Amino acid sequence: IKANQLSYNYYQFSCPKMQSIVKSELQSLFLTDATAPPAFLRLMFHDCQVQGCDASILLDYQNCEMISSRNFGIRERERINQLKSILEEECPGKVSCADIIVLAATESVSFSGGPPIQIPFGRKDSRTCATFKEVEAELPSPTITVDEFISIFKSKGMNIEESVSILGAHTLGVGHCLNIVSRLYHPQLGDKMDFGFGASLRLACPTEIPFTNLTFVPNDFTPVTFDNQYYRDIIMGRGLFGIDSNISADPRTAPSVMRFAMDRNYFFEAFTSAFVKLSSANVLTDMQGEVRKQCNLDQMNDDHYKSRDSPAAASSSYL
Ligand code: HEM
Ligand SMILES: [Ca+2]
Ligand SMILES: [Ca+2]
Repeated sequence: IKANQLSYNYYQFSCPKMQSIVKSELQSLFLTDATAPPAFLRLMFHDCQVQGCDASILLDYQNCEMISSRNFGIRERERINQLKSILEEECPGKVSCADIIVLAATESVSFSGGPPIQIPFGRKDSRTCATFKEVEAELPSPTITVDEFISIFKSKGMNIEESVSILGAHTLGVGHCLNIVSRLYHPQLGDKMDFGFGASLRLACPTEIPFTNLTFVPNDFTPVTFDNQYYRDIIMGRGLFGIDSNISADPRTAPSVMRFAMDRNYFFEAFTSAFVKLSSANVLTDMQGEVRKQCNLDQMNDDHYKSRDSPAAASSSYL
């Protein structure tokens, strides 16, 4: 059990400019690349969901987390590295990669029109990544049930309303055909999809086995705007993934979906609260982790290639 000792003024003296530096770097990136904000938001989820927010997803060793197909489409890992090198010049050895990932996600939300989320800092970076099996067990597949969905986020301290709000992250970005063809060509019993929407998806993803891994469709009608359109869409049977569709039908989650669809600010408040819980659950603090010099390498092996199974990794494991 890890005590939670994050704090809102963690970098006040050690790196007072860290927030403004990250913000200004990202602003210029976002102006030229509309796909970056959704990428950072999903990167945060996929880091925090596996071993907590500890930048484990950035480690580049053999057998690390990116080998799982659940991480298909994850981008901008290298960009966190770049932000880190800028911060190393400003305040060497102070800012963790884990905190940069979470901060980049909040900047992505506010830049896209979402709420300005204040988060506490002080996460440390992990010394190891999770195994393939752990990643596959922790990262939800698009076909999970509403029961599984509720229990995943309950374990982060969220109630049902907050859980429904965090899936509102699907107001941004895209999904690849790869992740929707099984729903398109082998729909589950009771999975309701708008007829015209289904037809347009089958047009975009015409074969059960996609020709390429590159074809994608938007997550909602306004994929570069952080708004409550996602909830309006799923009510109309226009949710991309099975779980998107199912939360609009299940009696436990449908009331929150309705409320968020009607009241954008109410969604923003719930999302903010859920985001802070997701990004603070089960994190490493103080001596439980380290501050890496480069985000893709842990300190002990900064210039050695290693996997978790090597002796060096085993001896530095915090588990
Ligand atoms: C039950 C939970 C979830 C499932 C099953 C799920 C599943 C998926 C899938 C399959 C994709 C498409 C990936 C692709 O094909 O490229 C996706 C995209 C995305 N997800 Fe989730 N997701 C979940 C929760 C979340 C949460 C909690 C967040 C953030 C807080 C999030 C943020 C995103 C974003 C922003 C994208 C778009 C990424 C991009 O455009 O590059 N998701 N999700
Ligand atoms: Ca992690
Ligand atoms: Ca949207």
